[in-house]
Amino acid sequence: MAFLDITGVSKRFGGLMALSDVSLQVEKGEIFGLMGANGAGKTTLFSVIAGHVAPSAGEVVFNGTRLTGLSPSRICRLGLCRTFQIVRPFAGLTVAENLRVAALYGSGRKLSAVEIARVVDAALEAVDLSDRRHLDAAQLTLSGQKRLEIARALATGAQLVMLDEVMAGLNPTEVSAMLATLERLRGDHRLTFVIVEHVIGALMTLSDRILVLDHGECIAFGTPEEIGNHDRVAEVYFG
Ligand SMILES: Nc1ncnc2c1ncn2[C@@H]1O[C@H](COP(=O)(O)OP(=O)(O)OP(=O)(O)O)[C@@H](O)[C@H]1O
Repeated sequence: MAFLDITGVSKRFGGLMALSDVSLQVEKGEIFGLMGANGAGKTTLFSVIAGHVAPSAGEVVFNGTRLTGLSPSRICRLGLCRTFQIVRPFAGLTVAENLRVAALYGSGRKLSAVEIARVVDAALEAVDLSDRRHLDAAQLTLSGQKRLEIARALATGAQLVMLDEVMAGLNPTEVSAMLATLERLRGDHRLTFVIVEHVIGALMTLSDRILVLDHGECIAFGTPEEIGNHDRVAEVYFG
């Protein structure tokens, strides 16, 4: 069975089908891209997987455990964590304190001060924020805040991280640095990613495989090259 196995997931909001019978499998160590225009259903799919939204039909299995019906905190403690499009660090807490909260939340048990410090240090180093650990999180640049979002996911002990537009608003230099960080996290930390990204060049560079949603339906699936040559995708994106 795949690391993350999504079968026939649908989500209805009143008269709107935000997701229609979506299935996908993500393998361990993979970077899986989700593409789609505004309103295609990408964030809704993240919310269903992370337990923030109950699906109308279908099921999600992570690492052999059925997630449907479990709370977001339980899902997080199983090793699956999401970041949000709009970054929301705890302002008034330092970067390191934000990570301490994440470590405690993710473990679900009382950690010793030494254990917490180890988790926090590792997360800071993984995203190159060690030198900003004492800064108020609100004072980080946007790029720094996006990195903190990823570090918070790591500090929970996540094995699979869903990244919602982690490149949005970054300049080209910051995008390149973020690409390198994510590749390193996959390689050195054996993390698995599902990424939603409107910076298409970055999505194409990073992803092993891409699924394209349009109005909640899966319209294409394949390697970045296959998606780049897909007629229906070109039609949806470029008219
Ligand atoms: N809680 C909700 N109640 C009602 N409709 C919703 C809700 N959440 C999302 N929708 C609708 O579901 C559809 C899919 O939204 P979603 O946010 O998943 O799209 P998206 O692909 O993430 O878009 P974007 O790229 O703009 O973030 C949209 O039409 C949206 O308005």
